[in-house]
Amino acid sequence: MTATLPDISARIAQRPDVDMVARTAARARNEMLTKPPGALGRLEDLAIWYAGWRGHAAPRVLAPQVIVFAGNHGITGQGVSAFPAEVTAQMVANFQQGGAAINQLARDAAARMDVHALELDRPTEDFTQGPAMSAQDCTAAFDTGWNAVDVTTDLLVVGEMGIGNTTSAAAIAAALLGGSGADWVGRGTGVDDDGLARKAEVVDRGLAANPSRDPLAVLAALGGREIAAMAGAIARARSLRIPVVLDGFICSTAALVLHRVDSDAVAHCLAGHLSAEGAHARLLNAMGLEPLLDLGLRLGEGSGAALAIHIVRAALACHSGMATFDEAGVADG
Ligand SMILES: Cc1cc2ncn([C@H]3O[C@H](COP(=O)(O)O)[C@@H](O)[C@H]3O)c2cc1C
Ligand SMILES: O=C(O)c1cccnc1
Repeated sequence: MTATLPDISARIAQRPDVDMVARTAARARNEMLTKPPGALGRLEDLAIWYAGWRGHAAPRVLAPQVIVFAGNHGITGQGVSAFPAEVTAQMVANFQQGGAAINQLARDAAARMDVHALELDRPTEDFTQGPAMSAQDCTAAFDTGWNAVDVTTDLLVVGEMGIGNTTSAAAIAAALLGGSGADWVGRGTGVDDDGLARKAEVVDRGLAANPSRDPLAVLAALGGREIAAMAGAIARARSLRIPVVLDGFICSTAALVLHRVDSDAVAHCLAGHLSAEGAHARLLNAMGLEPLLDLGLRLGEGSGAALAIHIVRAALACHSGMATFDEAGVADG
């Protein structure tokens, strides 16, 4: 049987809700902890959010997983990146040898890290000429992401590597949120003004060549395998009630596809950071997400999200480890 995009829809629909009992218990616990109400700011919201998804009033982050997906893009032939397409495969080797930024950040966050290279010797088609991927290719990439999630993990970071993919991400954002290429492209790996204008024009041609605005059709037409795989992993995490930390601009477009299928499909996601890629803030805003960190990163690979693991873990260390007013014999005002 030929795989079709409805196969993806069916899996996105496997969506357990947040555990309201655990969330309510976590909120009650938060109110009893030895601190003035609200004094831990967003850490408190983070802990309650996480507790609801994990179904436990006082959980910890013990087994985070970072997954990096890599794919090659046909549009690199249009001169949309400051780096050549071969860098994708070279960086995959670097990930495997432990030499990339994400290797250090994953290790520093005590996270397991997995790398999935998706058919690097078969780049997607140039989307200015028609769809980047067939429904079957897109579904296969989504499956790779779906199957890459460790069912025992308790916090998932998805990241990507794919020269040219800021152009693909901008095209997805434009198709799903409106506007033209110029509204969504950024400098990616560092293209100059000519490169930026070329990216905008490539996105505009991609939008014209691929008229469907159905979210999953957009994913196939303008996405890349690594973007479809991130969408698959995010959806799988939801089916397992595993909270997800989103990374930068590219990762956020994978979440946006799910959000456009059903806005609740990314309720288990949190924005790890705000990328320096200019349109990221608007993208997060469209999903109602507020980034945790703002460090001027513009790397991808899951780097900003991996940094945010520390914050989520710290939030749960306080929430689950602190004494209550009663336990500590502190007057609660
Ligand atoms: C050495 C190197 C390592 C990277 N790690 C992530 N990216 C990032 O840059 C790429 C997107 O930018 P553009 O659309 O301009 O090609 C993606 O691979 C992304 O993950 C890298 C890029 C390079 C060059
Ligand atoms: O925000 C990102 O994901 C990003 C930005 C620039 C280059 N690569 C990734």
